Amino acid sequence: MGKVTLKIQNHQAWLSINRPEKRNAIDYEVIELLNEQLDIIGENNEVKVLVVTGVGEQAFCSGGDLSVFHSIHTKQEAKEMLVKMAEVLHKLFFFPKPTIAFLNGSAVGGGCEIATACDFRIAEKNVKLGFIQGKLGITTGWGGSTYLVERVSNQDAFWMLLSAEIFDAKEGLNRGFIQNMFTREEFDYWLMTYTKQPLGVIKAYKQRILAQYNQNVMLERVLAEIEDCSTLWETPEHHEAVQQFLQK
Ligand SMILES: CC[C@@H](C(=O)O)C(=O)SCCNC(=O)CCNC(=O)[C@H](O)C(C)(C)COP(=O)(O)OP(=O)(O)OC[C@H]1O[C@@H](n2cnc3c(N)ncnc32)[C@H](O)[C@@H]1OP(=O)(O)O
Repeated sequence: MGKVTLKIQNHQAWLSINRPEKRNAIDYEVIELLNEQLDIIGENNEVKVLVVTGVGEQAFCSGGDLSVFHSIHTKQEAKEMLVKMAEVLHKLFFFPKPTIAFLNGSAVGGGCEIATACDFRIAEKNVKLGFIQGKLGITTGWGGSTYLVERVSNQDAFWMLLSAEIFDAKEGLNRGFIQNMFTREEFDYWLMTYTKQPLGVIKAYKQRILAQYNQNVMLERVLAEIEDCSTLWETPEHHEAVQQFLQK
């Protein structure tokens, strides 16, 4: 099995990050695979909904793979990595069919960004969530804060981003970040709501939601976010925080 798996069944595409030993952290190969698979799934007329999740019970995704990305030092290098993953999140946000992040475990840093790009975030009961980038001396850099302000109130977005706190699914629910707390069985049942109509109906309603957004404007906002993150990437605060995690 590769670092990303795809299973298509009952009109559902399950796209899973498969690095449980690294808490499903994102490296360059994962970025490439996600990018490729999104194109394939988008064009598959059997698929009515896309579920993004992580393999295992511990993590949805722990964000960027710090054991790989710690070698990025300059602003330009940081930008190149961030732009690649921002492309994946852009595809997710503008995906032609409903997208659901099934949070089967911790979603932190870029993991929360991926979840934010999806239309829905469904969490299992005991998951831990957090836009912890601030504690690493950086901001979101894959488009996460751009999409977050489209998902929750400005006040809740500020709290999640600025506090950089870890919060649980119940708090996520209260802040509008999580739509439902479900077991896997409950989730399977709920998913049927999104697959029982014909594909034409599903895609048409998704377009009504997307019609609120101008793709170029959203891209500009994401590029500004990348600029901030890549500027901060060069700072000693960031490199020290990453070293601390790696030494732990
Ligand atoms: C870089 C892009 C940026 C963005 O644009 O958003 C980011 O994503 S910044 C955020 C980067 N991510 C993190 O800082 C999260 C780091 N991980 C954790 O905080 C925790 O691992 C966890 C996700 C809360 C899970 O905790 P737990 O279940 O207790 O697992 P362990 O901590 O013991 O981890 C097991 C294993 O996995 C390795 N690991 C976990 N996350 C990462 C990661 N992001 N990059 C690389 N490796 C990671 C961890 O080192 C352990 O490895 P071993 O010690 O070899 O078993």
